[in-house]
Amino acid sequence: MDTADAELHGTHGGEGMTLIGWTLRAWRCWLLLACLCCPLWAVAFERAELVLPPGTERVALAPQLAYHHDAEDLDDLATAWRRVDGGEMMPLPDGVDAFGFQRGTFWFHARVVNREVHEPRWMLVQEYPLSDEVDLHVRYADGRVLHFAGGDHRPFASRAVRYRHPNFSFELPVGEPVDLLVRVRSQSSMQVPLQLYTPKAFTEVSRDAQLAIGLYYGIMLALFFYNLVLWLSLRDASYFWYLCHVSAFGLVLFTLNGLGFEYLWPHAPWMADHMVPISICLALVAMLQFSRTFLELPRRWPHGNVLLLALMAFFVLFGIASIWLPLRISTPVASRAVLVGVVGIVIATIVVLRRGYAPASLLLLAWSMFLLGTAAFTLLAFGLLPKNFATEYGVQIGSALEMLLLSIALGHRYAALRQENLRITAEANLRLERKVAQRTQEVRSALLRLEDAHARLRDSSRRDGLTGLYNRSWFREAFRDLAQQAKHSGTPLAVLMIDLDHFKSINDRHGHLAGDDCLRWAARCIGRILRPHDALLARFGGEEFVVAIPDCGLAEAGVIAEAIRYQLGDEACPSGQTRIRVTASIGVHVLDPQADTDLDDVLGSADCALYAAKANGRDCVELSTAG
Ligand SMILES: Nc1nc2c(ncn2[C@@H]2O[C@H](COP(=O)(O)OP(=O)(O)OP(=O)(O)O)[C@@H](O)[C@H]2O)c(=O)[nH]1
Repeated sequence: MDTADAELHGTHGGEGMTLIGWTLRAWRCWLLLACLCCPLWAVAFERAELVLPPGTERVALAPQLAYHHDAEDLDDLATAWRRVDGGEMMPLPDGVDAFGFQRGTFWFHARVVNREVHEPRWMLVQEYPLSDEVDLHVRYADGRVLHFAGGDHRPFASRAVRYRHPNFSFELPVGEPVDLLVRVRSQSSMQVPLQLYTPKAFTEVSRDAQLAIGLYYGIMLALFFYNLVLWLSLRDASYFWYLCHVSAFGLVLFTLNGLGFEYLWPHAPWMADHMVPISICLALVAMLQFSRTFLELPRRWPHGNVLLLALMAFFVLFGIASIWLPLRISTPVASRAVLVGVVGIVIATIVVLRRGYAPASLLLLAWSMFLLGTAAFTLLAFGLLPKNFATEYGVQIGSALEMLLLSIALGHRYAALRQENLRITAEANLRLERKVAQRTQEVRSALLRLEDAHARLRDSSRRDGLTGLYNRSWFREAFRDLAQQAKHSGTPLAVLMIDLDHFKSINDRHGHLAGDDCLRWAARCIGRILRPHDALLARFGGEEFVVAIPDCGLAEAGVIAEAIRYQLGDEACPSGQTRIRVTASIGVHVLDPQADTDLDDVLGSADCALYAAKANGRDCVELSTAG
């Protein structure tokens, strides 16, 4: 197992049952078992000397390490050497080289004898990048002592190889015992997984680890830029929070890998220390906010929304507090809270999923991948799973799959939203079309009613209110058309002027209402006579009526006029209990279709004939003699 992986999750050894804590504990156990079993490290489990037999390329110092914890920070280098020489150093407790967060200074000692004749030069690598100060003192058999300094409180450039783990390069003369005394001081977790490598082995191991890390961050970057483009074009808040989540989670791993110190803040020890809890808090805030937005919690599960908001508030406040809090408090609390945050998200996801929100299933799968990857790595560390690529890089694979699935989930959610939008738009269009059709129908029927009303109004404006006949003004219009038609067709057009006789005396004798009855009755009688003739009948005014008969000569018109006169005089008009005798004088004129005669002249001619009839004693028909 590449111990770079242990950094991802094992920075806070001994601080509790978080995912990170479990992983670290498992790593320690595995390391112990591996040290006991590996034939390469063919050394007796005693602290005498660590012999490097021929063919050795790498070896962990843990089984042969002795240590002393100077909690009060009292010992100087001479005192430490005295303890080494006096046999006062203790073996590692249970062979585990991680002590959690501790005060003071730790001294570690191992005596190494190099039997590999081809490798006089070796490298000691502290495979935990977050230690503040790591000092290596190498004492040779001739009493010569060399000092090397490393750790993230020392300039990055001072490392033997520019690599994320503190490393030291020195000679191990063949067959000669050499004392390695390592002094470690750190506010971070006290972990000292010291490994000896030949330069060749170190190059190969670091190359493989860098490749794995590069692949991992390559995937992260691809996902980041892919979703950045999507966010810029779609402007969906979920994409923005996803970007924050990927960035912040990447920052956590970057810090834990030691890459933050190597590339981002090589001259800022404070950042190297405090970015662990701060980046964890940032990652969790982004993760929670992303989940809230993705799951549409305010709408779908308000209580869950409050829960996640509370968790976010905690991480925001704790992230700020981490600036001042000592690392031995901020880092373990933040890493424990990660589990609480993830559990909160998983619960919210399950609730929303059970409420029928399908895209939540991908979110659940994504978190499952993350947990599965971490679990695989943990089981490997406990020896319950075989070591292979999937188990060894479980955390990276799990988190990469998680990010990938989250990205797919975003796409799925967007597609679902678009589908929903299309459905809503289609429904709205349908509703709109129905409404438009309904409104059109209403407008159409209103128009019909209006047209009808208009027609009735126009008709009533043409009609005389008492008799129901056309009035004088409409007659003039209609007569003009008839005259025009007669002119075009060359047929005669007869005009009859009918005036009831002595109507004033009827009114005087029987009253105006009876007079009205007489007018209505006369109108009906005249209309009855004219029915077969397609004639135009109108009340000309007062007790006077006018008739136009198309295609009717003077003789025929005279006959019709006689029929009218006869009809009126023949019957008495019934009015209440009385019957009133009504007679009429009629003047007849026929329009010469060839002559360009004025309408008023025509009517005047008919009127003259009427006057003639009156003059002749009334109740008679007089034919016009006008040409
Ligand atoms: N009841 C009633 N009388 C009307 C109406 N319009 C006009 N008259 C009356 O008709 C009478 C017409 O009288 P005149 O013009 O003197 O004509 P006349 O009495 O019929 O005499 P001649 O036409 O010469 O036979 C007047 O008394 C009007 O008041 C109407 O709508 N109803």
